[in-house]
Amino acid sequence: MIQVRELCNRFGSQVIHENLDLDVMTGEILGVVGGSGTGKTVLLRTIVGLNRPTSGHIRVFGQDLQELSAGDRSLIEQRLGVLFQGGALFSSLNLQENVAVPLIEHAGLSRPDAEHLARVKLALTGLPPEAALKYPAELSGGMVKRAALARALALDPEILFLDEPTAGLDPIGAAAFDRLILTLRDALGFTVFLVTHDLDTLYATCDRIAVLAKKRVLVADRLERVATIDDPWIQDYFNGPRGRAASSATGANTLRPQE
Ligand SMILES: Nc1ncnc2c1ncn2[C@@H]1O[C@H](COP(=O)(O)OP(=O)(O)OP(=O)(O)O)[C@@H](O)[C@H]1O
Repeated sequence: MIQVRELCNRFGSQVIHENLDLDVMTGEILGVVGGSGTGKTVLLRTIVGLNRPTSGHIRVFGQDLQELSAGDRSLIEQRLGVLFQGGALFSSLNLQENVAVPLIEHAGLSRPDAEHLARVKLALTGLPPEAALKYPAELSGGMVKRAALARALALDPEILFLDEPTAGLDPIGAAAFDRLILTLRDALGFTVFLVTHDLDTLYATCDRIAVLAKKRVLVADRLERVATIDDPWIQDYFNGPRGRAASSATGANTLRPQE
């Protein structure tokens, strides 16, 4: 679905990515982890076309976004759904209007049709019917996430990008959101690119984990294999107290590297 090759991203003298390679496979949930500031969000934004890379190639659905005309790039971008950190909903629009925006702009639906479909999408994410007329400021954090997910799903994306979807949710709300992602992925069959710090989410939902460190993807593999890599950050993260707790909560079996 996504092929990233020799990606470099630099802001002024700050090098974020250097020769970063990554593949995202059809139908998988790929968790992207790494220390704060390692460039997870920049990578997400680069893949969806919101950040122009310094150099390198990104192919989405087999097409290099940099080589496409603006019109063709927009067609590809419409097949991607993005849930931004914080939700990024329009504060002056209610939820059904928020979700209707891409349906009106990109699918050419009339406002009544778009708002009808928006209510269906909101229901899909588990929001009650009365939430459709509420404004973002009137919602709990968990409801904002669900509404933002409904908007990301508006155009039936083939790849869903989630940037820290459970940040700020209480553990029960976060676990419910994890289940929702899994249920929707199984029902709708999309691929998920998931940036997270949440170990419980990683164990509960991800098919593979990509670890960003040293300006590149250090490893991308199944969680039980990643957790055995002899790297200080990986060991602290997966086999520290929180990692062990998340692992035992899901019955996962991570192993420390041979000493
Ligand atoms: N538009 C920009 N201009 C300049 N610097 C930027 C820009 N966007 C991101 N950066 C810098 O790139 C680095 C990586 O940022 P990014 O948000 O991708 O990190 P992250 O791994 O997602 O971090 P966190 O886990 O804390 O969210 C940071 O140092 C950030 O300040």
